[in-house]
Amino acid sequence: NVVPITKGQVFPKPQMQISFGTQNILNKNEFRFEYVKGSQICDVVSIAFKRYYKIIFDSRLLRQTNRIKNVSSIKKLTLMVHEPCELYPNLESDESYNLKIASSIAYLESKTLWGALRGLESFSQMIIESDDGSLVINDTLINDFPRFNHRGILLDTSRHYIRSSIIKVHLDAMEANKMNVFHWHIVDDESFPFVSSSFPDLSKKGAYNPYTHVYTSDDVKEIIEYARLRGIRVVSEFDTPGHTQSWGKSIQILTKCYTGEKPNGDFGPIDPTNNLTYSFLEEFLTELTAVFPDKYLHLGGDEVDFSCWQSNPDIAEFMKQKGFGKDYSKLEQFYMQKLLDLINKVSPKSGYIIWQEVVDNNVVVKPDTVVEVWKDPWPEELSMVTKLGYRALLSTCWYLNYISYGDDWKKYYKCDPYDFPGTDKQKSLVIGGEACMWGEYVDGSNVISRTWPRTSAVAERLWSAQNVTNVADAQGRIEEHRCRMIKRGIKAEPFNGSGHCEYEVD
Ligand SMILES: CC(=O)N[C@H]1NC[C@H](CO)[C@H](O)[C@@H]1O
Repeated sequence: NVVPITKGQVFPKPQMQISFGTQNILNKNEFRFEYVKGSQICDVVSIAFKRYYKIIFDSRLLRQTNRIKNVSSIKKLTLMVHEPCELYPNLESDESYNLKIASSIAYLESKTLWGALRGLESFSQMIIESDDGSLVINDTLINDFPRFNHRGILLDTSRHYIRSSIIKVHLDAMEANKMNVFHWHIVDDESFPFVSSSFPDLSKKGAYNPYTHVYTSDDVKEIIEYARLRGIRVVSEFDTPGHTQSWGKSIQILTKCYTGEKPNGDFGPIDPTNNLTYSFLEEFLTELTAVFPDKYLHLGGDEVDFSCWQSNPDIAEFMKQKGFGKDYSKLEQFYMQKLLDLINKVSPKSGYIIWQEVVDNNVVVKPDTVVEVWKDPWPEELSMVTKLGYRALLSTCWYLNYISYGDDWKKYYKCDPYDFPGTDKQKSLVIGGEACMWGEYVDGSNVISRTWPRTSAVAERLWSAQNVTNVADAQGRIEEHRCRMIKRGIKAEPFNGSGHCEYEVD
């Protein structure tokens, strides 16, 4: 008759749980997952049952000896999913769950199948291996749900190519950290590894190597499915009008830069005055909204350098005709408006995320646009963006591509997306945040260890309640969590000066 704590929002080891102190043992040969009568039966969950069975009873490592006697043993975890199955998670998906472990009963209940995945992750984390190798779990009661619905990580696969197999390890790590958005910054100035069916030359001419350093449509489909099975959305970013040098290798839509009267051979951002730009974008966007099932596309809009536009006489003429004077942010606004109109035309159901410069440069975007804040001072920026009524994501504190010596995770942990001046209404427009791992200095050789477990601090900030801020407490749990990731084959780096894991990397 213990009254459950209704505010339990915890990660990774639910600390708002009530532990009764009784231990239950789990036996590999007797344990199974089972739906209760009346539960929805969803493929994602049934597949997760198998995945978590392996994670829990990982035979590669398990020394299970079960010398502990006369304690109750848990023979199954029963699951109740209330709402009908759905194909993909979305921004509104409910990820709450309740988990009850009480003397040989383990019961998990959730509204949606996505909440069931989060509950299975917590269940797997509650199981500890006693020193004789037995697997035990304490009696406990957990009511848990995320504070923010958008808990993402950006991976840049353009500055350096990252093989699909490594991206899947990232998705495994995201699942272990209850993160739910993979922001795939797939192309940029340096390379175009996305194989487009409508414009194959984009990767043929824009990839580092068109045979080995690309993501074919099968690769993309596999990554989207791998993410879906873990309750992770894939939000792809095709950043324009800046960051498009690799696009210009195959299609003449970039601005010719001039020195004096002559083109100087350099190219700048996409040319907003060239009609080819919009006919290309219309066809390309049609493909993208078909390839990526998520409602949201990230359209970029960051770091648009106006100097090339300013050097080009045809653009100067266009500016004059349009009465933009010398205000090149008006040209950026013209481009973004046409881009967003195109999106609405090819896929009215689509939403979009943009970097903050679009709004900083007074581009008027659709009211349901999500603005990603990445520059300092971010509290002022969040205030401004939410005052305009846009929803917002915070990334500024979490540019994990910047590294330093020592335990930098604490500063990530201390950054709270609500720490800006604003009304409750404005705060409610902050839908979450993203850790960013830009690719200038990472590739498959180091992206996992550089990202994890530092990102676990971001994951906890975005999942747990605002009052879960005790760094010392978090340190212990994230240390444990790092070793858990190591055990799962995710080579998360050590981050606290000293220590060890039961299972070191082999
Ligand atoms: C939105 C954004 O961050 N744009 C650029 N800013 C600097 C980053 C490296 O820290 C990347 O180069 C990124 O492309």
